[in-house]
Amino acid sequence: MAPPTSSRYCVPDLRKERKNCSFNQEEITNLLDGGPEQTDFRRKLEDYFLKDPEFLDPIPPEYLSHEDRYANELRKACYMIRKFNEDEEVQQVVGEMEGIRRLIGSGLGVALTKDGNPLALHYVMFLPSIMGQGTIDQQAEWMGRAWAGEIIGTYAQTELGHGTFLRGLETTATYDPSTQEFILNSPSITAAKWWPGGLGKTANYAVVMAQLYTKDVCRGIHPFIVQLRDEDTHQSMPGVIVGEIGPRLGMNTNDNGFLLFKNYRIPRKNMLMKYSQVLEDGTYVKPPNEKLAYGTMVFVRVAICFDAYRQLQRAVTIATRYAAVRHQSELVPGAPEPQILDYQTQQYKLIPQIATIFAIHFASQHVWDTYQQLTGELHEGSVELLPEVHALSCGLKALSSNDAGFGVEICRLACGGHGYLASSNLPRIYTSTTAAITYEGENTVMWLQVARYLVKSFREASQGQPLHKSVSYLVAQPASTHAKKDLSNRGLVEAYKSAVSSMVAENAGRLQQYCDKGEKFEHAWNNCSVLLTQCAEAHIRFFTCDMFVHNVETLELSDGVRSILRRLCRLYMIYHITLNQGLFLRNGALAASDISILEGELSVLLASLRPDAVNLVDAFDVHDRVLDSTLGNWDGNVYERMYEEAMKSPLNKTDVPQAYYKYLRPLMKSNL
Ligand SMILES: CCCCCCCCCCCCCCCCCC(=O)SCCNC(=O)CCNC(=O)[C@H](O)C(C)(C)COP(=O)(O)OP(=O)(O)OC[C@H]1O[C@@H](n2cnc3c(N)ncnc32)[C@H](O)[C@@H]1OP(=O)(O)O
Ligand SMILES: Cc1cc2nc3c(=O)[nH]c(=O)nc-3n(C[C@H](O)[C@H](O)[C@H](O)COP(=O)(O)OP(=O)(O)OC[C@H]3O[C@@H](n4cnc5c(N)ncnc54)[C@H](O)[C@@H]3O)c2cc1C
Repeated sequence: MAPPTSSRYCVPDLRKERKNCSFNQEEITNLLDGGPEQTDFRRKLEDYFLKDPEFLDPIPPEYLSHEDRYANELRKACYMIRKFNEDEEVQQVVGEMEGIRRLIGSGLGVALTKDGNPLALHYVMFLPSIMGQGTIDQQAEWMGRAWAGEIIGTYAQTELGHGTFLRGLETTATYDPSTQEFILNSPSITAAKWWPGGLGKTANYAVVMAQLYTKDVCRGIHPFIVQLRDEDTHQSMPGVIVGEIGPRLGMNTNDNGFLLFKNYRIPRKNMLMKYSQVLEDGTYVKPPNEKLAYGTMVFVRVAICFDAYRQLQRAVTIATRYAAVRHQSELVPGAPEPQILDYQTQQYKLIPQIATIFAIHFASQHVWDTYQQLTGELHEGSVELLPEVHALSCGLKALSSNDAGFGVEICRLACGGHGYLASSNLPRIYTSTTAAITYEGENTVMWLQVARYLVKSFREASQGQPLHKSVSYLVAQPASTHAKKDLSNRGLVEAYKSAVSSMVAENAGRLQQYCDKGEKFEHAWNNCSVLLTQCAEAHIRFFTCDMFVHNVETLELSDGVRSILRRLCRLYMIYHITLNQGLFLRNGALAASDISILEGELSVLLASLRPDAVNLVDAFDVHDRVLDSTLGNWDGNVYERMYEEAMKSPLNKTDVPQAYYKYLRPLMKSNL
């Protein structure tokens, strides 16, 4: 969408909001897109795809059957890819690979296929698995056909019995040197693969994670490329049982599936062998680090962080514009009803969500850069950065999906009753966002991985060993309870450091005490695990604050943009500090009087940011079609649009529905 111009129509409330913007909106748009060229690229992509009538949904998906919804989204998903592969114009405009990545992983992709793209897993996990886990030869064999869409794959790891505990997976791949094949089996019902997106009816291939057996020894889980359906008839292969798992809370057109194997044979070359290998005679060659088999998950966890804040961007854009258009109650008796955005409580719901978007953006960018560095180093044979990237990607995946999931729900609630309507699009944004709390590693489990890293790093620090960058602050930093506190942004980051390092020290100590009393480490760990997850969350919150402050202070920005980002950054920190004040009070990182000052400042910040709330969400530059909401369009024409959408209900096709004659009338007239 082009930047808003004063000549474009919008309702008077929004016109008023847009009159005095204190900062350069395009600069913010470019910052979040990754530069002006990227903004240009995104707008071209949006323009090109959204003007195509094939992507319109004449009937809202809610009125379609389960089967028709799937068929409709599959139609659009395939059309999208065909457009890429066949249309020279689009390839010139956006470039093939980068364009597809942008399409699937962006708001645009979400707008084109509304309730889950059946091809998403093909691009998000199947292709990255081949790239990340396959040898050069395997990439040459599979990538071309997969990119062209000749074969469609998914990532089949989770089973009915185990999603989290990967070492517990039951599917087996047993090597038979006499035929140089692996034999795949699902030894029980709990071994059935369960959940993979696109597995039900769309994919004809999958990367299957299975326990590898060679020479009668189990070597742990490894990735295999497995053909599931005939390439011509799409019938499932003999020995493969595959289907869809049924309706979900959301993402209902992703055809999440189940899969079982009965003595199903695949060639040796189908094991992805970049890191571990099985030689012709069955000899197993170990990887440099056995967790490299989990590499695709690390990549997707980082991608999810970006997706999380983009979902929140949609929700907060809808809710903020609506809050500027909606008038309710009286602030002053007898005065006109104010915009609900003028209520401080409403600002407290929405403006911290706006700040969160920047916080997650800067932190995700850092984790992505570190991930890229790791990828480069892996090529050189070094796994040194792996634990740092694993902990950061687990932690930020958990924090971003949690914050975005709850943030979207706050936005939905902030729209009152109308936020409950499907046509607001907030329910669908919520169900897609909240799914990320579970998939790609359930968040509690992710926090526990971070905690494991924190405790280990703390112990290493105590022994004088050097630490990775993100945890280097764990080297003890006792807070002075008497000194006057520095409450600047930097000062608050220091307070965070001090509070979190004390918390980690205390709980590492608690863990040790349990062990000293004779408890086995694993039981001691379980006894401390609530507190350990809290340490992990506090550590990652500190990390996002640190990244936010660092970027606001070091990026090249105009004065207006720096000023608004500084205030958002401050609001973000104060919001979380006041919500978790016990953490800061108990080690003396902040005093009660400091918290009181910060609480006062929170009100001042909300009032100072209120006039730019709509301008900020406008700067996110989310296309109306990507918002797909009766409440959030740029023009603010909320009520007419809601009425129009209601008219699309099939129940409104006739004045009196058939069900009246069948059920209601006999009841109502039964006494006649
Ligand atoms: C191309 C387009 C891109 C566009 C993107 C667009 C994005 C939008 C996305 C929307 C689309 C929808 C997609 C939906 C995708 C969902 C797919 C799935 O859920 S798939 C299914 C997802 N499923 C899950 O995520 C399952 C979650 N579960 C797990 O990952 C594992 O079971 C575990 C990590 C919890 C434990 O593993 P376990 O083997 O028991 O290990 P221990 O605990 O015993 O720790 C031993 C040591 O290993 C270490 N270490 C561990 N992992 C790693 C690692 N990765 N690395 C390095 N190290 C690692 C650990 O730190 C420890 O170190 P130390 O302390 O000894 O030094
Ligand atoms: C929409 C969606 C899409 C998905 N797509 C795919 C896909 O494409 N491919 C695929 O392979 N999988 C997919 N999954 C599966 C997903 O990755 C798993 O559901 C997820 O990893 C969680 O595993 P689980 O379901 O076994 O939960 P469980 O591990 O059974 O979790 C249940 C509860 O137990 C707790 N718990 C479990 N272990 C521990 C522990 N060690 N310590 C403390 N608490 C613990 C959890 O915190 C949680 O509260 C998808 C799931 C969803 C919802």
